[in-house]
Amino acid sequence: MEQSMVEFKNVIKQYDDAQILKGIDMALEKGKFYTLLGPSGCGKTTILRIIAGFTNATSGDVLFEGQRINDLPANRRQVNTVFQDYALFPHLNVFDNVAFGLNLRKVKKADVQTKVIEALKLVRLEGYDQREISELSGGQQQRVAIARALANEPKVLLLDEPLSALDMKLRKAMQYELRDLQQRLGITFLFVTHDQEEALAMSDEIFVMNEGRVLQSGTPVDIYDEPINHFVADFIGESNILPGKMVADYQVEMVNKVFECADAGMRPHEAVEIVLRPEDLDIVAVDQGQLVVTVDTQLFRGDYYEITAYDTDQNRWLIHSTNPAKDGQQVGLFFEPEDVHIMRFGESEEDFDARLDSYEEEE
Ligand SMILES: Nc1ncnc2c1ncn2[C@@H]1O[C@H](COP(=O)(O)OP(=O)(O)OP(=O)(O)O)[C@@H](O)[C@H]1O
Repeated sequence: MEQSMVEFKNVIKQYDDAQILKGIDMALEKGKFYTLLGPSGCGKTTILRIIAGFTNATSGDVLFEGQRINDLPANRRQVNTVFQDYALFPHLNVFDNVAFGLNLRKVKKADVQTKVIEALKLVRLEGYDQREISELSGGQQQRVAIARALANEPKVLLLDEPLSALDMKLRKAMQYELRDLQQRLGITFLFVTHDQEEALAMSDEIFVMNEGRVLQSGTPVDIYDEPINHFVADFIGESNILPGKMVADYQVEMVNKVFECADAGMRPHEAVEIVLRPEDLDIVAVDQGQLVVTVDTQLFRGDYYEITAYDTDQNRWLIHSTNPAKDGQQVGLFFEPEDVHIMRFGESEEDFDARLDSYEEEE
């Protein structure tokens, strides 16, 4: 296996009484786009600060290309950070902002010139080098911040919620640009966000965090289709999460009926949670569905109807149906067994991975 660019081994961060990171293990490979995703305060920024060298891990190992860097000063790490508020120098023009780190490192003047122009070109700001920061839009300022980080030719770029100050349209455009930039440069990006859509759209791999732990890591598709627990299912996209009980491998009981499902490896009678995505559900005639539900509300969303309904156990269902329904109407709810996913209470990421591997062996 190729050596990781950055690796965390059981990294713990403690501030006084509070444990902010509770044993983080992660490996970032060269040339991939990674995202740390989780609610405010879960420890995302702390991870970036430890990689950048702005703060130290209380215990555990931080490796960069296989070398332990726990005690390496920030200015000797081949890492740069793009901050949420850009942190540009308002009294310097665009050129001098981008040149800042290079001048600090006493790079030759001619080389500074070439590197700054090159970095501005990467973020599509050629010709802007003599502008004042105050003459730029928010999106352009963010690009200057990215150019400033890239001018130092880091091996890893850390991005701490870099798009959160931008309006929705610009934010979407910058998502494409950042993804494109990462692919052109082929360096490792570690991006922090609490926006799940942004994480799904941009990443090769996502680390879903909560309260100082990584709950699940994987590709956007893996995490969306196979959430490990209630928190991940709820945080990533919209879900229907219902209580249930395993009957046997690939069979689960919910709403007093037995259904086929996508998962095995649990004990019979084990209490589980069942997750079904709204887009995997459809409204059909009462006798053609697996369950009968009563429609509560309906909204037309352009390419689907967003319907809420209740089953006989009073579970609320969110349905993205291609077929319309009427308020108060009894309808059938249709879904395929492969879309019925089971989550085990308190399962660790290792046990979850082992369980998924065991299905693949069976197949
Ligand atoms: N210097 C510090 N001293 C004490 N506690 C701190 C310090 N820095 C951060 N924390 C605490 O650590 C926790 C994690 O903070 P962190 O900034 O890593 O979270 P985050 O996931 O990046 O959140 P956000 O999305 O709000 O930026 C928070 O509860 C924060 O209050």
